[in-house]
Amino acid sequence: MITRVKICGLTRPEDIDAAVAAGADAIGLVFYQPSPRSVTIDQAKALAARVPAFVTLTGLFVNPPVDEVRQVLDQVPLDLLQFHGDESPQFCNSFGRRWIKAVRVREAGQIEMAFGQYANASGLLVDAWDPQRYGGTGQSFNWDLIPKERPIPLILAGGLSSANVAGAIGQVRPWAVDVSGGVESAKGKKDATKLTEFFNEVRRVCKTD
Ligand SMILES: O=C(O)c1ccccc1NCC(=O)[C@H](O)[C@H](O)COP(=O)(O)O
Repeated sequence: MITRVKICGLTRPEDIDAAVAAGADAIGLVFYQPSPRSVTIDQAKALAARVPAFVTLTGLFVNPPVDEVRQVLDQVPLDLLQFHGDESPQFCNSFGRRWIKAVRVREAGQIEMAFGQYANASGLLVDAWDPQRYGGTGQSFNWDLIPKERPIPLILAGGLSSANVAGAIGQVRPWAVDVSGGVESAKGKKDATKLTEFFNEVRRVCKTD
């Protein structure tokens, strides 16, 4: 089994290089100003220029105005949109791009419902629920709430690090994992050593499978 890896919330060119060198399948740029990992369009253009072929450049939004997404799409060569707020399926579908939807998991049955609601998504990202923050919380949630039946790819996020990613993959068997805080030295600053350790753990568990 192979588990893909998305590294989210990069803000520095050297972190793009480190994530790509470590083996990232996808890179996430945050277009949500309250986040300490938020980037401007100009920053995003410079970061995007360092992302090579076959690495999926993902733009993350939280309840954005339509015009804001269009403005980013006009200027930044995103491969995938990630909606991390309370966006409707109609909204997510309206940009003519591939997209994934994040669900912040709080209770049983929520993920099953989201699979039905967001059936056109290219993947469903499951993350921890927090009363104050939409994501990037560094918290994990109860993985027993994740169903085994998955009509579209499931991406596991929330509080992952080199310490728990192997166990997470073994238990949940996700299509991909998504990490931000667990590979950082400070918010928005990725740590090359933590990135390497994270990928080593993913490879170790995938090899033994
Ligand atoms: O990273 C943020 O600051 C953020 C803010 C608002 C919505 C989503 C955000 N990040 C989303 C991600 O994709 C993170 O990788 C995911 O939430 C996991 O974060 P972490 O628990 O720090 O690994």
